[in-house]
Amino acid sequence: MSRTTIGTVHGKTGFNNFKFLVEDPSVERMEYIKVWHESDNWILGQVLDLTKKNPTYNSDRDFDPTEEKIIAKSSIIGYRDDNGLLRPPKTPLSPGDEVYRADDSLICESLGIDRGEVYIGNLDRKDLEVNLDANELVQKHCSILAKTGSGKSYTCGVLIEELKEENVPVVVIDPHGEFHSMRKPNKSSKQKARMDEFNVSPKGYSNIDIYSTGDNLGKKLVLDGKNLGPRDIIDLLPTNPTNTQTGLLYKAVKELRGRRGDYDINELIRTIKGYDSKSKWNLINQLEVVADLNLFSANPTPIEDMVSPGKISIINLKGFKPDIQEILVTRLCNDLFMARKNEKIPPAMLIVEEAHNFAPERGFKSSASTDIMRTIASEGRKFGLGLTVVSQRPARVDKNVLSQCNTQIILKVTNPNDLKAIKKGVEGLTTEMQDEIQSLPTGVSLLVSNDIEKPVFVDVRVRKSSHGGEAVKVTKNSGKSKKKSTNKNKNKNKNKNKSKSVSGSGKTKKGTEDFAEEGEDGGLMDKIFGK
Ligand SMILES: Nc1ncnc2c1ncn2[C@@H]1O[C@H](COP(=O)(O)OP(=O)(O)OP(=O)(O)O)[C@@H](O)[C@H]1O
Repeated sequence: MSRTTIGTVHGKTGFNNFKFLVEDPSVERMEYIKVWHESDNWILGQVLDLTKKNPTYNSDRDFDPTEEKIIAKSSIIGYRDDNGLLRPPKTPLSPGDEVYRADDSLICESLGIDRGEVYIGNLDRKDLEVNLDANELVQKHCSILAKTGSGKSYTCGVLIEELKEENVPVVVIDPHGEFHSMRKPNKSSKQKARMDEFNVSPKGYSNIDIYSTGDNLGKKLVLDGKNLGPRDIIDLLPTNPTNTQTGLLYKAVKELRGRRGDYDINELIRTIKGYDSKSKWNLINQLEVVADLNLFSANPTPIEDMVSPGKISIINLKGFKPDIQEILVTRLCNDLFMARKNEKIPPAMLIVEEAHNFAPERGFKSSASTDIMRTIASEGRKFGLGLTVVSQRPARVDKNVLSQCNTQIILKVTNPNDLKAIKKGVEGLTTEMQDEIQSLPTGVSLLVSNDIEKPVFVDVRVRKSSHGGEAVKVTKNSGKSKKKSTNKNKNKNKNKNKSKSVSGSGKTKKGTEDFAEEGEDGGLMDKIFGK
């Protein structure tokens, strides 16, 4: 138990915040602290901000350095009452109360970070495991949000490894073909060196199937094209049909259903061809585009084969045009949802990478898959179909979907609009935490979950299996020569910027505010050439 004081409570105190005069200069921002309260015992708090002042400092720089004071602004997290509930103290702390570093047991007990089996990582700068409850995670959905290169796919890989070890079936919508590498153990020497820190060891996973519609990329994915309803068909069409065309579609489906046999898209096309309408040709053309994709068949890949305990099914969309990716995701997610609703498959987790493309926020893009994503987000929990959305553009993900994610794993985010979206969607996020999100190192996340009482910073554990999302190296420059040229470039850029502001008005024309942080390239050029 920590017995050395690190400061004393100072000034006005309240039920949520207090300040203390720091006596130990090694106190850090976001560090957990405790204060003894006469009726409620130990109260857990967290340092939110630190400021220094020296009243003897003057403009002649004649001052007494020993008079420097450090003030810590802290939040009150609270104490566990007799019923195990986390509560704020019944009366405020008193000025002069002594502040100590919080013990690990008090942190674990107060925050509730060790209640589950899904090991995400360690409390930042602490040797304390943060575990989430697998049921809660699957039932109440999850989001992983971060700017590009900050560790989204890596963290997603950690989540998949943990779910797999709990035997939860996982289906991953993988637009970049990153996740097949999980079959191999993590061989990165840098990451291996950190494995002891997290008590994990390299491991490659079996029972992973890659599904694709390509010829040589694992198992073939064929979707059920039998007896599609008019709404399903409209979702699949490259463009929205006119009212007349919609009418023709309904008429044809009704007619085919009346014949009481199975029908497919080709039969639908033949039926519509028989109608006397000029509008039919454009509709037929669109239906033929869908039929030519060869994504549908009367013998589809059985959903039951894709979803079984401990199985990971990776839907590799690499190489497909965005509209075809949407068609695939729409049908597959519909089939998954219906199969789970009818209890044909066990409870499972559906992970959607690049979710801003499959469930885009209104005004940015429209996608046929948005409706089913919303349905899974709002109804999936009733049926045991969990959803994890992963995105580098939180502001562009449908709010209805994001707001249903009770676990949020937020890595570094700097775009002002994305920060705004996160702020709106996350309860209990302090201004200081928002500042912190902008400067998080790769792999450190802010974790918000129903399981945990307050948002916590987590050092995401290293992967057991190999990470497939490494950035492609463009040059073979040694670090030394690169550094030299970077410095040169820095000076060059400095001069460039100077001359710009002299010759111009000093205003730089920005695109929409959305691109204030990352260019249209999603930060690719920064990634390649450095900031
Ligand atoms: N928790 C971690 N521990 C160790 N290394 C990590 C961790 N998280 C990320 N990294 C490293 O950071 C790199 C970038 O991570 P990742 O590929 O997950 O980024 P991303 O946000 O998915 O990027 P993109 O948007 O470009 O796909 C990885 O190659 C990995 O080596």
